[in-house]
Amino acid sequence: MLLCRLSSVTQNLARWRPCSTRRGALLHSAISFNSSRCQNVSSEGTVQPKATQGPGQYRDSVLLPRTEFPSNLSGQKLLEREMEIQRECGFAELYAWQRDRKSKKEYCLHDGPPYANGDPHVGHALNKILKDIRNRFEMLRGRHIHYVPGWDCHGLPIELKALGELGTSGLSPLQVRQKARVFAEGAIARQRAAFQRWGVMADWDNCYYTFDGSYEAAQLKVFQDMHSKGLIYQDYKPVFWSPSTRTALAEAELEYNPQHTSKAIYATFALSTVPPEMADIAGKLGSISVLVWTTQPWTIPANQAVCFMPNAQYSVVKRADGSQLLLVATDRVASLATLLGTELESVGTFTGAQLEGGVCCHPTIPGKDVPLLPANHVNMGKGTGLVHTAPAHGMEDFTVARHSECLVDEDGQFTELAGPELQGQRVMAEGNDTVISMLKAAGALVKEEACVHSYPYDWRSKQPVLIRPSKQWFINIAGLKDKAKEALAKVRVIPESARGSLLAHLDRRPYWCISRQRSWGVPIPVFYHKETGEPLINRHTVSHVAQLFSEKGSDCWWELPLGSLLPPEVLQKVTGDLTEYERGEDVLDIWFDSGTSWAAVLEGEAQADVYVEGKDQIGGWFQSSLLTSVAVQKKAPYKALVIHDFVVSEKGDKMSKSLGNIVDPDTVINGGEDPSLSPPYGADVLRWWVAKSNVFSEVQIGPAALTSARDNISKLRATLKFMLGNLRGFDPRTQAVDPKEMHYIDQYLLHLLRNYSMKMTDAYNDFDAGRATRLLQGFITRDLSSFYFSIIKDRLYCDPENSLARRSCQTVLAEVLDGVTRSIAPILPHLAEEVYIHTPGHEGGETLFRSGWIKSSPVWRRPGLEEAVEGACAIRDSFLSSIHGRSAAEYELIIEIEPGLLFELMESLQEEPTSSYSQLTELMMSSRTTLTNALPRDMNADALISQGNFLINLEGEAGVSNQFHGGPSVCRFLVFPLNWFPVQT
Ligand SMILES: Nc1ncnc2c1ncn2[C@@H]1O[C@H](COP(=O)(O)OP(=O)(O)OP(=O)(O)O)[C@@H](O)[C@H]1O
Repeated sequence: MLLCRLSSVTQNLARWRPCSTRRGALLHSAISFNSSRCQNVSSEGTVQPKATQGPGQYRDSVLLPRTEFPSNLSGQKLLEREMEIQRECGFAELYAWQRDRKSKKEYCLHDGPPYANGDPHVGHALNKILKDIRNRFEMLRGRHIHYVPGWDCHGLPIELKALGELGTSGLSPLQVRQKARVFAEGAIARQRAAFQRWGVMADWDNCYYTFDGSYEAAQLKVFQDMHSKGLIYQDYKPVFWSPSTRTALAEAELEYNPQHTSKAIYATFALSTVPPEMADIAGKLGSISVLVWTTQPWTIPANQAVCFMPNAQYSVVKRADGSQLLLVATDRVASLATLLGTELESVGTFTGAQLEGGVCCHPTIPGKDVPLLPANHVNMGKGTGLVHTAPAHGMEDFTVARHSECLVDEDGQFTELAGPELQGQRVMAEGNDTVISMLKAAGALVKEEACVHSYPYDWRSKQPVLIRPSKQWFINIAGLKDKAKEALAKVRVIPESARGSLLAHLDRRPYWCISRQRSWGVPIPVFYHKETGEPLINRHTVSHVAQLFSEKGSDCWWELPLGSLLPPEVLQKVTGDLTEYERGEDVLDIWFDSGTSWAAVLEGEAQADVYVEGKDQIGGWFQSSLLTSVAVQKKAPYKALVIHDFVVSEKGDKMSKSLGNIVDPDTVINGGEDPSLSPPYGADVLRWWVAKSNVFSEVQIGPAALTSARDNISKLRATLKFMLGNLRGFDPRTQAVDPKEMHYIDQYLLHLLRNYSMKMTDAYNDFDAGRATRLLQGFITRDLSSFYFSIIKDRLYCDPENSLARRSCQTVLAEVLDGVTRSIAPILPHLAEEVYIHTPGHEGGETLFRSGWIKSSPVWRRPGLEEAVEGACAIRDSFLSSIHGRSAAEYELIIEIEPGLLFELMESLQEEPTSSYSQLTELMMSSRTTLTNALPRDMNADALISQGNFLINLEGEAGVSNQFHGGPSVCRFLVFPLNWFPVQT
């Protein structure tokens, strides 16, 4: 295989003949100029000759780089330039342009609608820019992008913000809605302007809004479909309820606070009817009490049962002082003994099934019987293994006993039904304490302790929620779960580790409560019989309402008389008076609004290539979209999910509009009040920060990250400027050199460029913009600045303008400039277009984004050449380090390689034994290089400056060794001062 590569190298060698004669002559006189060859490009991207005879001495004889492209832009100039580029390069029209062009393939990234409740923060910037990077990449590759940005416009938080101090008092639903709409429109306008400024490509005049009539109509069609399949139904059952906002909440609207502290209690329920198997013990030792544990003592008055696990083991235990006989799970005895500070002697053991038939007395409600019931949700990991069951306040409890009399009102206070002692007390505050006192008074309180545990809070009010029963509309998730899991199995999840959380969220929800008792939302299209409360809803009513919404918007639900809201088919059938009916007052959960966006926004098959959102959507939009789509179209609405982590505040909390702990992207871009503390960075720095961040773990933003992003871009600018400067006067359309005619080093660079392009494409494909930035930096630092640019300057500056050697190099520079610019364009669109404006070889008025992705050619691939150059580079690096930073041009170099493959490869870079202008000399940067496989005998060893020995492994790595090792690729170099002529050639 290596021989094959070698033959391709030597074949090319035969075709190429060095043509530089002038360079050889110039080389010795321009030593100080050459001394810059081993340095990187200066930050300005230019090289100034260090002529000892005075400045300008060589300026006329050398072709120095020149370009109008500014090396650095900062402050107001930078901001103006970005805005100018957005205008001149048609950022606003790009989306429409690409939709109109011919393209076979579409790429659909469906935008999750941000909430229209405030100004955007850098978390949103991260989300929107990540999406834009992908869209721009796909667009450059020729795909039609379908990306319609949207906004989530309804919901309580907007309603509350819009009403402010006013509250709802005295306002009609239409007045509330009017205020909420104005508020949402303001937030949308500000968010849209910000997204445009970040350079996000979209048709900003055609976005989707969940408060648009047409959107609402599409949503009602999904509602109708699910209702007709029996997946949406009305019921009276426990739901999460937020007393602070007086509404039902869905799982997706909860935030779990892991530091919530509850007053947990252990309480006894005395057995009034002892299970038959236990009668003996009770007869001999006295009355037995069932011990329960709860973190919510306020639910004790609503207790209806105590549950046991049928196949677990239970023990009757006696306290050391003989005061009590307690029934607990056998597994829990030891830890309970420690907790209660007493020995617990087992006096009898039973299976759970043997507890059946037992009945207890309610500890605070005299005369109330509490049966012992079997259940599967009993947790043996904590508590007593016997579960206090209050069906009104627990979803699992409700499945055991569907009793749902509610003792707690919408404000979270005990009602009259709870009895005079408790009535009017807040269950999460003084009501809880009163219940504990009542238990104490009844002799039923065994222990009280503080318990820190995870507890659900209202995502907006940040107050704890409770579970209470109410009449609501639900989606039957149990009926969808299996299909949803099947659909999810076909979805690519990035990162794959998030799949478990997606599945866990599906499992966690038995049902989804979709009705809200507010005004700012899409009305649930149901009419009720005033007397019986019977709902009137069918295919005709919902379609008719949907039609009205699409024509007039959903305000018409409140504006139109019932006779207009009901369709003719139904009106004809309504027996009796229409006034017997009333319209429903509930609106749909906003997660149902946004969860049906696939139906309102996606075209054709209504399945997007990808959804890209933050990890909060694992339990939110990703779920609601999946469930509604699976219900209606039996598939997920996305082929892939990309789930990024959060930008967090300095304290490590999620940055959030509602928490107000945000960094404003506007300040990042335009600068803050004190420019010395927060200078204007421009949009590309913000975008680079996003790309560079590891978005799959928590991300922070601060001066260090932004300064580093700015410095990265400055370095990139310098590299681009160097290339632009050296392309002055070069027209690739007429002056480009065929790769086969090029210098080997140039061919090698094309080979590297091809590898780079392919890796960049893969990185973007994998949604790994961070990898793309690292590849770019590696390429410009290692392959360009430190290597290629450092060796080509002689050719560029000293060879005749139109020489093959110089044109060969310029051809490569043009390709590299083009490749690098296109490769960074998805991340830095402003910079990419700016470079394109200065790049020679295309018509004025053309823009980079309208001219495609990197065009690398398969003929650039030269693995054999890679071996030769890398072998030579290993020698060069060692030579350069041996001269301790002095100019390589002050030295002559002898390279001795024993006959074999490595020698043949080196020969391909230098035909003559000794040369001042060979490609090997160019690479070594020495003034002259001799390649030999046997050192001359008459060598003047006194002049030797340094030497080194190598063992080069052509299969891969080049290792340097001080010892002369045996093996196939042994080589040695010797360094002599300039003008040392011992070698007879
Ligand atoms: N701090 C953050 N870091 C990263 N992404 C975020 C952050 N906050 C929100 N997002 C993402 O931005 C997108 C739009 O968010 P949306 O406006 O709905 O957020 P939100 O949670 O309602 O806003 P906020 O948290 O600011 O009140 C979603 O994909 C969401 O995951």
